[in-house]
Amino acid sequence: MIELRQLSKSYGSEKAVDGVSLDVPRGTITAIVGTSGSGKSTLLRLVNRLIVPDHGQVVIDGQDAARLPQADLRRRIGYVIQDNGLFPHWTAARNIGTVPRLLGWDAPRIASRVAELLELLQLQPQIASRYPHELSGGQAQRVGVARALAADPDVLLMDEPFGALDPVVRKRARQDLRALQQRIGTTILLVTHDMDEAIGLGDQIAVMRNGRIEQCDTPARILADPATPFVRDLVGEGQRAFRYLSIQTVASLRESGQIAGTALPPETPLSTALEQMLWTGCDMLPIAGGGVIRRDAILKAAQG
Ligand SMILES: Nc1ncnc2c1ncn2[C@@H]1O[C@H](COP(=O)(O)OP(=O)(O)OP(=O)(O)O)[C@@H](O)[C@H]1O
Repeated sequence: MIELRQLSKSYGSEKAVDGVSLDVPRGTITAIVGTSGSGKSTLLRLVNRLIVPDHGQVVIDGQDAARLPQADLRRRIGYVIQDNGLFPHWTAARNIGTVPRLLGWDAPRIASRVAELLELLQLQPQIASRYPHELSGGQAQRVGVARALAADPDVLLMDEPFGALDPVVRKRARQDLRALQQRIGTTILLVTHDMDEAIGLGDQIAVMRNGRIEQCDTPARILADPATPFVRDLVGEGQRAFRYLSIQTVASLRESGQIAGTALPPETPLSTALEQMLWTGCDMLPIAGGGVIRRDAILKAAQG
């Protein structure tokens, strides 16, 4: 668990981060969204003490981060930045081994950790000896994540980690991150300016504006009940209904009944079910395990 308590940081007269408090529960993903200049990156750097706050505290599992030795912080907090920040003259393996080397691990231990991480991130072993310019955008991004995970941190900070990827690779990278996080259970604090990314990845979303958090809530609540006009604008009034349907599953609107056809898995998003109904012209589809989903019920949920 990470607790941010009344964190503030000013540059001259400008408050980049202004009294931010936020709880990031262990093993969850918190997405920080907001417009450019709202203080997202500064907030992330306050967490790993790349920047020292003017006021406030970061508490990691009950310990004040300000009192932790640098080496401890490096081990416990991984950091991934846009464009992955790989060292261009180092191979992927050497990049991944950066933190373990700083921590003084011996060579065989580093090599075995690098091999383990390449496998975890689904990278071929031959990637190890390549230089960053010899990697695709998606591979470089995964090497960046592997490097951040090298010392098995409790917390992963990610600043626009998919910013440099094209939309197709980006979508895949997002899904991979979700799966990876579920597997290893790391606590992730992720900055993005992409609301779809925040909705798709976040267990909770913190919306920042002018250095402050305007709302911190689950994606469903941010969509259903934006706390301020700014949050409402950011979510995009016109897209709210569709986004809402994309995070609710057919299981949530299951009704009793029977109908022939290929059953939808219960975790199918309502948006997918609706698309299928509109495409095929039917008004009801079966759900695997029993019951049906009705078009009217989906449309009613979208309006609500
Ligand atoms: N080192 C610095 N010196 C002076 N001002 C800074 C510094 N770092 C950030 N700022 C200012 O603090 C504010 C917040 O910046 P920050 O980079 O945290 O915003 P952001 O939300 O991450 O923006 P973006 O999405 O564009 O990256 C901005 O107005 C920025 O100009």
